[in-house]
Amino acid sequence: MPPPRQVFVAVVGTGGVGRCFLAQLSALASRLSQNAPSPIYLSLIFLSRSSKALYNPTYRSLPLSTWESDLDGSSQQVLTPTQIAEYLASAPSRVVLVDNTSDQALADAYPLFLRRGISIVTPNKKAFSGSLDLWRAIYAAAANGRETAAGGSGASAGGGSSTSAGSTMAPSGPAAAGSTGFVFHESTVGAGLPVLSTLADLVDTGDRVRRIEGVFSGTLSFLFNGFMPVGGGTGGSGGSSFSAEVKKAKELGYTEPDPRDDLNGLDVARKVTILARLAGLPVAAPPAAFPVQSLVPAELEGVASGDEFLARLGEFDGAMDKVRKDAAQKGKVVRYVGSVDVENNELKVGLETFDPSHPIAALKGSDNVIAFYTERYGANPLIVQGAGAGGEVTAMGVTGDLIKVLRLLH
Ligand SMILES: NC(=O)C1=CN([C@@H]2O[C@H](COP(=O)(O)OP(=O)(O)OC[C@H]3O[C@@H](n4cnc5c(N)ncnc54)[C@H](OP(=O)(O)O)[C@@H]3O)[C@@H](O)[C@H]2O)C=CC1
Ligand SMILES: N[C@@H](CC=O)C(=O)O
Ligand code: NA
Repeated sequence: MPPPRQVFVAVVGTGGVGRCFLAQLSALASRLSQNAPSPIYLSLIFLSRSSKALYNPTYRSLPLSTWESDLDGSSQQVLTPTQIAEYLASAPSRVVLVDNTSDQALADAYPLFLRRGISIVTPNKKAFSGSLDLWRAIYAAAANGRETAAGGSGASAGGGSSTSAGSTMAPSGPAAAGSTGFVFHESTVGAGLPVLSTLADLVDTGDRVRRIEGVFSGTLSFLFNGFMPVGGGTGGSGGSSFSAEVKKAKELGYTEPDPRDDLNGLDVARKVTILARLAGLPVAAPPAAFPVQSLVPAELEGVASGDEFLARLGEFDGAMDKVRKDAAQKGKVVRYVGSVDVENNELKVGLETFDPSHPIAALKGSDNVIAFYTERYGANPLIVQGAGAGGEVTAMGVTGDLIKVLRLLH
């Protein structure tokens, strides 16, 4: 019988996504431990949120059933990303770091983690949509990171010879040494929907991606589906107020920690940047790199907190009412969309109007829809659609990525 295999898991962030991930991890650990004839033992050895941390010098497994009270009661020092890397790199088995935060400092440390042999799975968009240098450093360090046009190989955008960094194909470069970490971030676009894996498959199998377009924000989809539902009438007063929909989206766990990051278009801009880079375009960080339409009233851009922003948003409902009314008078609805024109190297993010019969107008809830126009698929794009935000569906993408890493490690 083969020897039992152990993999250590470190989790940072226990918010909406983090807590769902921990529940999914618990179920996965239990299933894998019964995996006859070769069980895998997943052990949680590090858990933290912004003000609390749990770990121990002997890498003893932390109980998943009592993580919340254990973490609340902990008086251990919160570690910096460098200290976390140091702690995890000395562990006696392979380690997967699960970053369920939107923290930039942790994202900046991904190359360090990967070089120290620690794999990363994450829904955090910061590492993949910020500076191109960070993107390149991550994929240069990762065991499954291969050269992309965005990484500097010079392959033509969308061309058959470019490769995708989201791929799970045989590693090259540092991968060959087998001691660097793997990186997966499916939930950075479309939450758990298979968006990055689909793009990777298209590119890796030699298709030519021409254009990617759709609705990429669960929050903005939910907002406009409720604020301006199809059938709302030509007066455009069929839905509830804009600020009320934003508050609901926050309560449902769809928004970023600060909802301004959704309403200013930056979250969508980050997602289209990630798709563009994986399709081979060396796109610089938004919003400087391409036009991004913000829905945040100028007066609220600088308020101190997301809570204050939400409390005052209702004062500005009139502006969005006008947008709704203008569209309704033309028999249209408004939706917030994004696109990557791979062939012409053009990215766009903002409001557009649609006929009520258009599939984008008919979306429900927090649904995303992502259409891949490629050489093989011709005029009828490959479409991925479903919930694009929420703790459970986002955690599902993270857990799926963890399973991919486990397959690669063993
Ligand atoms: N919610 C969704 O539908 C989706 C979310 N995502 C991404 O998932 C990530 C998490 O989102 P979500 O769970 O909704 O966010 P939350 O705000 O609910 O949770 C964030 C968590 O990260 C912790 N945290 C923040 N900074 C640090 C830090 N420096 N060190 C340690 N912990 C930190 C917070 O700590 P504390 O609890 O102490 O405040 C909190 O536990 C984000 O990157 C988001 O963009 C991606 C797709 C969909
Ligand atoms: N705030 C984001 C969460 C997922 O990325 C969204 O609403 O889409
Ligand atoms: Na996804």
